[in-house]
Amino acid sequence: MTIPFPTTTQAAEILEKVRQARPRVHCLMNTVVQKFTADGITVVGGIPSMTTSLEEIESFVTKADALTINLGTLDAERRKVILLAVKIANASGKPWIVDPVHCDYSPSRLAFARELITLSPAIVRGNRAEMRLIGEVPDAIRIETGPVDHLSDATRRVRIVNGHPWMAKVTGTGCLSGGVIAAFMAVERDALAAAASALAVTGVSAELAASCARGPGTFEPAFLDALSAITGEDIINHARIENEQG
Ligand SMILES: Nc1ncnc2c1ncn2[C@@H]1O[C@H](COP(=O)(O)OP(=O)(O)O)[C@@H](O)[C@H]1O
Ligand SMILES: Cc1ncsc1CCOP(=O)(O)O
Ligand SMILES: [Mg+2]
Repeated sequence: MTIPFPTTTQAAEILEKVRQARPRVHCLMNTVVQKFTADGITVVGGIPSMTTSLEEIESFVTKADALTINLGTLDAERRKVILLAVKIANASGKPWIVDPVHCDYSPSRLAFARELITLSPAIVRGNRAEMRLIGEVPDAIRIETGPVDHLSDATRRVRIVNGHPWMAKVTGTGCLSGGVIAAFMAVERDALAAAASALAVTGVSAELAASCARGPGTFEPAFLDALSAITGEDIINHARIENEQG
């Protein structure tokens, strides 16, 4: 029998580390879901910061433990601040994740996402349509989310089977997952274990939330409640982390 990587117990332990360490996550987040993403990081145990100011980004990234970069509302100023943030993160060894939101809508955004991928992100995460265009990412962890999340690096493949269809009916669950993954990367050096654990925690939280919500509207706050309240036991009992072969 193959032992799932990471085990559900490891996922529970990494969540506990986040809650103890309270990592700072700087987010260059799109303007649509800043509040939801910041709330997601906070309730899971991290401390978000959100400024996009070119003058301040060096101080914020220097003080952060991890960085999440989201291309959802991209303009010339944001491109500049993103490139500077990446430079500072790389120089100070901070892990970062990029979410190439809507790169399937815009060739210039896709080109920018590809440029960022050459700058050594730990993780690239997008939905199916986005990741189809991104293709392989040989030097980073690749995550394609959806009804099942597929994660891979050069040698390992993991899938997370948790979650709920209402996640796709609430704007920003993918963006929020980028923030939560960054918080987990801040406390766990193995970025694949960190990301798989983060997605198991969000997926199980969604399942718990859906059981007491009436639809996407009531699901959104219930999801934040569940992310805040989820226990190690919930993860051990409900997380479905599976190794993929080949
Ligand atoms: N049908 C579904 N069933 C279960 N989980 C889902 C479903 N659709 C999306 N998710 C979850 O919602 C989150 C966002 O995924 P996705 O919809 O692929 O990204 P995005 O919001 O960027 O389009 C992920 O955590 C994913 O696991
Ligand atoms: C609708 C929209 N437009 C620009 S960013 C954004 C939010 C995307 O959020 P997600 O990809 O997590 O659903
Ligand atoms: Mg998205």
